[in-house]
This record gives sequence, C-alpha cells and structure tokens, in this order.
Amino acid sequence: MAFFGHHMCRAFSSSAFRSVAIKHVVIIGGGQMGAGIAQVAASTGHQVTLVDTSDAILTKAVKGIEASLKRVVKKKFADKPEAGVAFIEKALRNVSIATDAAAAVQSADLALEAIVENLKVKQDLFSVLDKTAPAHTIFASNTSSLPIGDIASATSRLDRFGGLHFFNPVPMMKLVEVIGTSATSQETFDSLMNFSNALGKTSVSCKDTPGFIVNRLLVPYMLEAVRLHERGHGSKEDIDVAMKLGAGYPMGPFELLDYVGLDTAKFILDGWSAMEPTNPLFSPSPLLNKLVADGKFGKKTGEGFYKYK
Ligand SMILES: C[C@H](O)CC(=O)SCCNC(=O)CCNC(=O)[C@H](O)C(C)(C)COP(=O)(O)OP(=O)(O)OC[C@H]1O[C@@H](n2cnc3c(N)ncnc32)[C@H](O)[C@@H]1OP(=O)(O)O
Ligand SMILES: NC(=O)c1ccc[n+]([C@@H]2O[C@H](COP(=O)([O-])OP(=O)(O)OC[C@H]3O[C@@H](n4cnc5c(N)ncnc54)[C@H](O)[C@@H]3O)[C@@H](O)[C@H]2O)c1
Repeated sequence: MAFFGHHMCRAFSSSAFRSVAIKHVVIIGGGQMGAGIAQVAASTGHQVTLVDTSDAILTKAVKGIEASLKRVVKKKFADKPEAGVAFIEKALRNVSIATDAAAAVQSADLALEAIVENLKVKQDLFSVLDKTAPAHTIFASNTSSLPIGDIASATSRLDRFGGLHFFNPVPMMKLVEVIGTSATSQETFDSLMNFSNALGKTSVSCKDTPGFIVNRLLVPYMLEAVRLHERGHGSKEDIDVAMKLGAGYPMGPFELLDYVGLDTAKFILDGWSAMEPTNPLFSPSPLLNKLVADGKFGKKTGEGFYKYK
C-alpha cells in the first residue's frame, strides 16, 4: 500500500444522522494530551468525563488541570482575581472521572481517545466502546501518526468516526487538525469542526494521511536534529539554541522531543518506518531507542535528552 496513497480522497457519504451538538465529551486517556483537552473542553462549558486505567492516574490528571487553570487565569484574569477563582471552580465542576470507558460513553455525544500511540490498543478500545455508545455518539482519535481509517475499521460507525488532533500544551496551542476519512459523513465532520471551534481553537481540515500536516513536517525535522547530533555535528544544547535564535522556534528540537515524550516519538517513527522502510526520513535513531529502552521518556518521567528533576 502506498504510504500516502490511501484515504486521500474524502467523499462525504450521506448519513441518517444529523450534525451533533457536542455537549458531553468522554475523553479516554488522562495523560498530557487527554488532561489538556479535558481542561479546555471543561473551560468552554462542556461536560467532560475523563477516563484512565486507575484512580491514582486520574487524581494526578485533575491536579494537573487545576495547576494549568491557575496559570491560565493568572493571565486571563490578571486584574480580576475573583473572576479567575470562579472560572477555575466552574471548569472543575464540569470534569468528572471514571475508570470504565464502556459505561462512561453511554451518555456521550463524543468519545475522544488520547491513549497510547498503538493501533491495536486504540482499535481494541473503540471496538468495546462501539457496543455501549448510543448510535449518535461520534468517535474521534487524537492520534499523532496512525491513519484514522485504520482505527475506525474496528467499529461499525465508520460514518461517525474522525480525527481531532490537538497540540501540546493543549491550553496554549491554538491549532486543531480535523480529519475526515473517506467514510466520514459530512454531518460528523461538521460536528467535529464545530466542537473544535467551540473550544476556541483554529481548525484546519486534513486528509487522512500519516502525520496529517504538522507532524508530517515536524517529526522528520526533530529526528533530523537527533541524527545531526548522532553524527557528531552539533551538541544538543547548540542545536536547540540555533533553532530557537536562528529559526525563531519557541523550543529547540531536543527540548520539544522531551516535551512531546520520547516514547510517543518512537511509536510514531517505528510505525512510519514499518510503512516505508526505505524512507531515510523515517530511519531509526539509536540514541532515541536507547533513551526509551532506559525509561527516559522526557519531561513526563523527569529525564530524556535533558534532566528535569
Ligand atoms: C506530537 C504531537 O502529535 C503534536 C504536538 O503536539 S507537537 C508539539 C507542539 N508544541 C510545540 O511546538 C510547543 C512549542 N513551545 C511553545 O510554544 C512554548 O514554549 C510554550 C507555549 C510551551 C511555553 O511558552 P514559553 O514562553 O516558552 O515558556 P513558559 O515561560 O514556560 O510559559 C509562558 C506562559 O505560557 C503559559 N503556559 C505554558 N504552559 C502552560 C500550560 N501547560 N498550561 C497553562 N498555561 C501554560 C503560562 O501562562 C506561562 O506563564 P507562567 O509560567 O507564568 O505560568
Ligand atoms: N505528546 C504529544 O505532544 C501529543 C500531541 C498530539 C497527540 N498526541 C497523541 O495523543 C495520545 C496520548 O499522548 P500523551 O502524550 O497524552 O501520552 P501520555 O503517556 O501522557 O498519556 C497516555 C495515557 O493513556 C492512558 N491509557 C493507556 N492505555 C489506556 C486504555 N486502554 N484505556 C484508558 N487509558 C489508557 C495511560 O494510563 C496514560 O495516562 C497518543 O496517541 C499521542 O500520539 C500526543
């Protein structure tokens, strides 16, 4: 199968389902992305259920949301601290937590996953949710690199399945990539666009090609930086300073890889390398592999290319 050949054209199938006004969102995965999406959805008046595998993870996620909300209001309500407190309380009231995704989706308008970047695990999740979610519930994935159509294939609601790709840190990054597959209905696509806009984001429509727009450009760039360093052609620190001051990027490529998560970066690269083994942009990096094997996933584990403790 050609890497960029499939899922290219999106014909809108007619559907018995109208565009859905998304009010209750179930977000599966309470890590960096899931928690960030939950925060923004709750802040914009949506009812959110955040799902993960344990209460301990969920408690940490809610603490992270609270800390991030405090940073947001420090700027947004700089002159009105009381309004800031009310904003935080209102947002937190909109968030509930759960460990049973199949039960949580029974009242969902949208089920959005932000779990581990693994096709089989995402397919298994949606195949279970497909059985308990009402007919009108739209399914969406926040995948960084996998074809949405491949994830959707595990369900019977191909017309009500799309992609919503957010960026880290979600409260700060203004873009969402909205993805329809060849089977996504116009109504579903419109609902996803409306939801993204309701979150205050700028939305772009993307084809269902691996990496969509941003990651197809950003991931090869970050990996080229690692390879440049592996060749001995620059220190991590110098490369980061060079790209910040010479290209105006807010973070250098090593800082950004640590911020994204090296485990996620490796999942992306390994998946693309399996699809196109001869593409040099997707060739493996021994340094990245070693850091991941050592459990050094970046900022979230306290160490990656740099140390954070
Ligand atoms: C791989 C995936 O599929 C796709 C991806 O997501 S790729 C990654 C995309 N993301 C990027 O490229 C991020 C690049 N970095 C940046 O844009 C910026 O460095 C940044 C917005 C993260 C931080 O801004 P910066 O000015 O550099 O640093 P910093 O001083 O820490 O933050 C400034 C302010 O931003 C706000 N802020 C930053 N992170 C925040 C968060 N998580 N929550 C709320 N507010 C936040 C705060 O107001 C903060 O001020 P504070 O420290 O007083 O609270
Ligand atoms: N990190 C980024 O910059 C970024 C940006 C956009 C998209 N993404 C994508 O978002 C997804 C999540 O990335 P992240 O950085 O938040 O990862 P993360 O490691 O911070 O969080 C993943 C969370 O999912 C939970 N989880 C795993 N399997 C689960 C399951 N079956 N059911 C419920 N919960 C489960 C884990 O316990 C963890 O809390 C990935 O698909 C990733 O590619 C990541």
